[in-house]
Amino acid sequence: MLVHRTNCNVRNICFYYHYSNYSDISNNFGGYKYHSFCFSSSLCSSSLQAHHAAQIGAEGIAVIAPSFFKPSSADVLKKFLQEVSSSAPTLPFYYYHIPAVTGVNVLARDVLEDIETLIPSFRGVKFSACDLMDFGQCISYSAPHWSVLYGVDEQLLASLAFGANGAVGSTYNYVGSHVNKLITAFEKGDLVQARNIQFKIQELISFAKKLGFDVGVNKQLMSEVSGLRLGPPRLPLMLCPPANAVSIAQKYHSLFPEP
Ligand SMILES: CC(=O)N[C@@H]([C@@H](O)[C@H](O)[C@H](O)CO)[C@@H](O)CC(=O)C(=O)O
Repeated sequence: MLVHRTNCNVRNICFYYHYSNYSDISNNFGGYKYHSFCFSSSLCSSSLQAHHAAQIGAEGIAVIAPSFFKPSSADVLKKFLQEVSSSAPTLPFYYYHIPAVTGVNVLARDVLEDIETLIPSFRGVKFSACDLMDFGQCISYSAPHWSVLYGVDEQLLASLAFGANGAVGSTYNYVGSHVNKLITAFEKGDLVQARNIQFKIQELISFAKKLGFDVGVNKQLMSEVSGLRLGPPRLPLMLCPPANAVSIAQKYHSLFPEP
């Protein structure tokens, strides 16, 4: 789920994950147009997905680095991204930087260098990594028509201080309304309130991590918190023991009680 700041160019989002466990909930969030996130290990499948996204009216695409045969440098990764973008040249293009998942540890800032000469449709980055120096350098290099979105939910506040234009994160599927309050507090200069919300989110995530938190568990939490029946995650993601999901949901409710 995406939360955004007022100056963010990205407005609507829903997940379209090739591999994953979210795609079957997209209809439940009717009204959102979606960005297509290409999660693939090959050029061929990423390009096909980009083309498909363009055909079915996606508003943009975000592409991760290939993770089976990994690019050896930022320049090689840029050539890969350029090739994928050429399958959907008119769609706004976002580089999805998530090294912990792809295993591709190039600096995002190096990927951005002169990227619009290769990808004229380039519109920003989803930055899902803890390296705030690299993030800051992406912000400082970014063009006004780009969006630099942050994806480590437990340290969003730090990214706002660097100038993040918005955020995309798995936990925002259930803490999103609180995160919007965090962003509003930050924008008003109320750091006490912003930190208070961020610390609660950190407490929730660290509690959940001790019980085996992953994207599959996240989906269970979405079900628990929303009351929507979202079904199980897809392999290789697994359901966590139901008692753990209930316990994390209880923690959520204790940290964020209904008014
Ligand atoms: C590595 C990872 O899964 N990062 C998440 C975060 O939302 C993460 O779950 C959260 O910060 C808790 O650590 C997102 O940035 C990425 C994500 O949800 C996804 O692409 O499925």
